[in-house]
Amino acid sequence: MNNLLKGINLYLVAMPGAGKTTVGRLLAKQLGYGFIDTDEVIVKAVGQPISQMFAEQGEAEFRLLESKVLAQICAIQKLVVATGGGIILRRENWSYLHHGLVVWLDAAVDILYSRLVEDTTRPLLQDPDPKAKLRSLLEQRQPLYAQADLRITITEGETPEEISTRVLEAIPSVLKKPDSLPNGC
Ligand SMILES: Nc1ncnc2c1ncn2[C@@H]1O[C@H](COP(=O)(O)OP(=O)(O)O)[C@@H](O)[C@H]1O
Ligand SMILES: O=C(O)C1=C[C@@H](OP(=O)(O)O)[C@@H](O)[C@H](O)C1
Ligand SMILES: [Mg+2]
Repeated sequence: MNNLLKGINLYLVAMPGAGKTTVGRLLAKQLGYGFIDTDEVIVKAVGQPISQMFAEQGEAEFRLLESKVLAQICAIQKLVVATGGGIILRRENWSYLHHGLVVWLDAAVDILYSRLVEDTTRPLLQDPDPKAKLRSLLEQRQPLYAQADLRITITEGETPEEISTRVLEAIPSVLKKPDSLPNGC
């Protein structure tokens, strides 16, 4: 698989709670790739948790940083990149994402909600009705996630290992033709 991918990066996109970070780590191990989580890079660079960044600097500032981080990551090869759920929102981010293979982990709102109901680290879900918020975010973002090269529909009870294996099995069907493989940012 590593040979087939020819070093191109995998970018995982999805709603919060879909498992980008969890599945991304496993995929990297299975591929012999490095792993980067854009949220983790931002948190380390700024020295603040994302919730504090949203509260003190605002979402717009976070989105600028997110794009800068993505641009830098794009220059590295052989990576699985777990992105933040909103990375699909800025058009310029797609020019970076499409240098690699973009995988959408598509999980239903009920699955997302059950995983995040106790979670306080995701500022967009600190809402009186987090389930309705998830529903409206998904509705707004679905057409953007759908621009991914590969859509993996997550089923309830599926383990991260099973999802990772499914992603690996599906990749050959969507690999770009050799003459259209990217050669950098
Ligand atoms: N397949 C899965 N089955 C059950 N729980 C999962 C699965 N994938 C992720 N989780 C859990 O759901 C939560 C969100 O996962 P995470 O990887 O942080 O998602 P994301 O990065 O997409 O927001 C975490 O608590 C994680 O342990
Ligand atoms: O969906 C979003 O807009 C966000 C998702 C978060 O990442 P996860 O998708 O890993 O939760 C994080 O980037 C930030 O809180 C914004
Ligand atoms: Mg994550």
